[in-house]
Amino acid sequence: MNNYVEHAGLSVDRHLAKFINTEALPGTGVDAEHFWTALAGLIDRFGPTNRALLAQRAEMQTAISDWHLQRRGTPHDAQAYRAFLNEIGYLVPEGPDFQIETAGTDPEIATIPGPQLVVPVLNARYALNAANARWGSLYDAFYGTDALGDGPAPAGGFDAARGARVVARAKGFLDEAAPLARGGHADVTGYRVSDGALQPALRDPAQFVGYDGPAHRPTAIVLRNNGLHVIIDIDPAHRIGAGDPAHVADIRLESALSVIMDLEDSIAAVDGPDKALAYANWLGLMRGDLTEVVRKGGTDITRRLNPDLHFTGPDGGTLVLKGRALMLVRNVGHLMTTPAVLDRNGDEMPEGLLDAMVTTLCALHDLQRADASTALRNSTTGSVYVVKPKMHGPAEVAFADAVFGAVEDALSLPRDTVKLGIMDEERRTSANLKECLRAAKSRVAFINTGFLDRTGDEIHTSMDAGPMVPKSEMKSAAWISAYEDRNVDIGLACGLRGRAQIGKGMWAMPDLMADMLAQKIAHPRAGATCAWVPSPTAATLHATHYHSYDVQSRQSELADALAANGPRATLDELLTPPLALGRNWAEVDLMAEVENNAQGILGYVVRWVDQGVGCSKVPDIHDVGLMEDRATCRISGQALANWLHHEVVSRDQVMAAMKKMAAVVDRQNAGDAAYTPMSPALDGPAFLAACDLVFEGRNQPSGYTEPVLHARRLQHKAARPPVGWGG
Ligand SMILES: CC(=O)SCCNC(=O)CCNC(=O)[C@H](O)C(C)(C)COP(=O)(O)OP(=O)(O)OC[C@H]1O[C@@H](n2cnc3c(N)ncnc32)[C@H](O)[C@@H]1OP(=O)(O)O
Ligand SMILES: O=CC(=O)O
Ligand SMILES: [Mg+2]
Repeated sequence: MNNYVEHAGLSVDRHLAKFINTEALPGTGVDAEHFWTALAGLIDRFGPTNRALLAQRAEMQTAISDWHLQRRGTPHDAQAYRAFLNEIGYLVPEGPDFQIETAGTDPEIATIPGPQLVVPVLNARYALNAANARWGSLYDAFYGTDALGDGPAPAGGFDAARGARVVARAKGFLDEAAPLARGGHADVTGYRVSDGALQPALRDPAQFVGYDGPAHRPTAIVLRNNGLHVIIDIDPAHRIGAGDPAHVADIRLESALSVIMDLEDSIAAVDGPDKALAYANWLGLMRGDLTEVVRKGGTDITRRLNPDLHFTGPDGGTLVLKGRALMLVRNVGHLMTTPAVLDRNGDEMPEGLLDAMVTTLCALHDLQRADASTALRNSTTGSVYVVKPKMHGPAEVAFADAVFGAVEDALSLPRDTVKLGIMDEERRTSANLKECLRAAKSRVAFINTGFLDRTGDEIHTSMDAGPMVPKSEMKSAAWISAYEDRNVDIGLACGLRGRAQIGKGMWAMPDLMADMLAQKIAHPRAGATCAWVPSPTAATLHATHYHSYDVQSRQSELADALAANGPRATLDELLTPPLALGRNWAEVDLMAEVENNAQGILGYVVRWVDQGVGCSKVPDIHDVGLMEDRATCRISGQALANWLHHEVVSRDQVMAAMKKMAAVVDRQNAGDAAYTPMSPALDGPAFLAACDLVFEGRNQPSGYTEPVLHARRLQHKAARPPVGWGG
């Protein structure tokens, strides 16, 4: 059966066409003919440049590899290297100082530092949970994780002793975030509001911003610190509140200020039906009507977007707090084409162009709400937030800027409605960050150090320079601190303060919350206004960091230091490849490193290829569950490809590790009825994909995993079309 229908000379997958024509377009004022003609125009106008930009990536990579090959065995010469990168246009001349001009960003982007959650948009259950993760229970976060430092939550009934430690710790947090004039929150025997002030009094009475219920016996108290709200829930009938001297039932934190609905590295979307599903979830979030039935404790509940929260202000007025995280959408990068739409020549269209057009179209539903104060509104400033990943240098950013300009024209939106989040996650972008910002200076809404992809690109770009340090040592390599510091310094110098986010990367160990609490404070301390977390619980715990650290003051200090002393890191430091020079490999536990990488790749890839799951928690060889997505997979694949290329390990050794770890991964998934074991046959598309990523890793464009994963997933789908696929 032909799965395509024709629109404006394009062949459009029938699921996608149906979704656009019957769900996305109605209510926007854009008619189908106009939409498809505009899409065809976008392909004609931008397709050739897209291809040219990719060809330029490949040419530069070949030149860089040749340069290293010619210098094999000689020490790294930073000056000569920089001159060479200038010559081939990898480094572009830096222009005069400037300030970004982005206007109309929501407060969550412009002025309130806080956690940023990321979620695979294909999973409606998680996506709704993520949008609602604006508010999270601190009691639950401490009780249900290892955050208190004494192991994960116990199975079975309520552990009263643990509960008491949770309450003590949470009230300790209150003492730091909103201290009382006298005594601690644990000593309070009752909160009340008297003459517009909280009793007992706060050290800074202005931190009290609202309450619910009667003033003499409130059911909730709202406090504010560093722009973030904290709600003390009071309920004498509640299991916890009943036993609490002040009847405090919970302490709720404003947690995920923003959330990235991800169409990129955490999902597996390889064709029209997949793309239509992903877009449908984004549309539901933008229309405010996405729902999902979730089974919990034997009962079905319908999960939907939470409404805003209403309180009484100290002066008797109304305080409205947003009930949902500000939603951003991550599009795919410039690399892939998609069979969801074939152009007039029958060729797959660039996937990034399709994402640009469709995700903006879906967001029209949010922009066009009749009443800006309508509940469930996403952007209160009339903006659409698109995160653009994996761009290489200023020309590619300028390209994205032009594409969104054309999309705005096609959808009759004012110029710069679409705000752009620039992932600083490819080496050519880091090295030319100031010019990348200039290329999108009127729409840039964030720069974020996506250190995971960035590490993959670091290995791939310098593949021929020599063997790289083991993955675990990457975080202490010279380039990475230069990368993190330069990102903040350049962001501050280009005026992102008060207009756009300076963001930091993902905490990729979702179960290690005590470690996250200890370590991730480094992000606000570094001057970042947001940093990525993998789950709502992590968002709540990471929020505490923004209470203890005033990022805006920190940014002022850093800006002053920058003005006085110049940038903290040099370009040469950034461009120093993390080579394992003079390493005695016999002293390195090579097989442990190889097996760890193999396990991560296989554990991730088998669910991607066989089940279409784009983000998984996969145990490493020490049994720590790691968040694996395409970026972490890129690192592991490139790390092994690099060691193979430089004969640090042999093909036989790596293959032996792949086979051994395939059996381990099979055992780890034994409880999953939908799982197909890779062993002993080892001839299915999942195992073959993992092998391709390693043994063909050196030949993958920029070391990306997408081409291999898409091809093998399509192979899997062709062999077992899902039920109803043809309908
Ligand atoms: C390099 C990069 O690009 S990083 C960006 C891409 N990465 C991500 O987006 C990570 C997103 N995180 C995830 O997908 C998941 O947290 C995983 C895969 C890491 C772990 O998932 P699981 O093993 O299912 O988590 P776990 O069993 O601990 O928790 C499940 C619960 O947490 C919720 N949850 C977990 N992660 C998220 C999330 N990111 N957003 C919203 N809810 C989430 C689920 O909804 C579920 O709760 P529910 O039963 O009420 O629906
Ligand atoms: O996208 C994030 C990354 O670290 O890569
Ligand atoms: Mg990335």
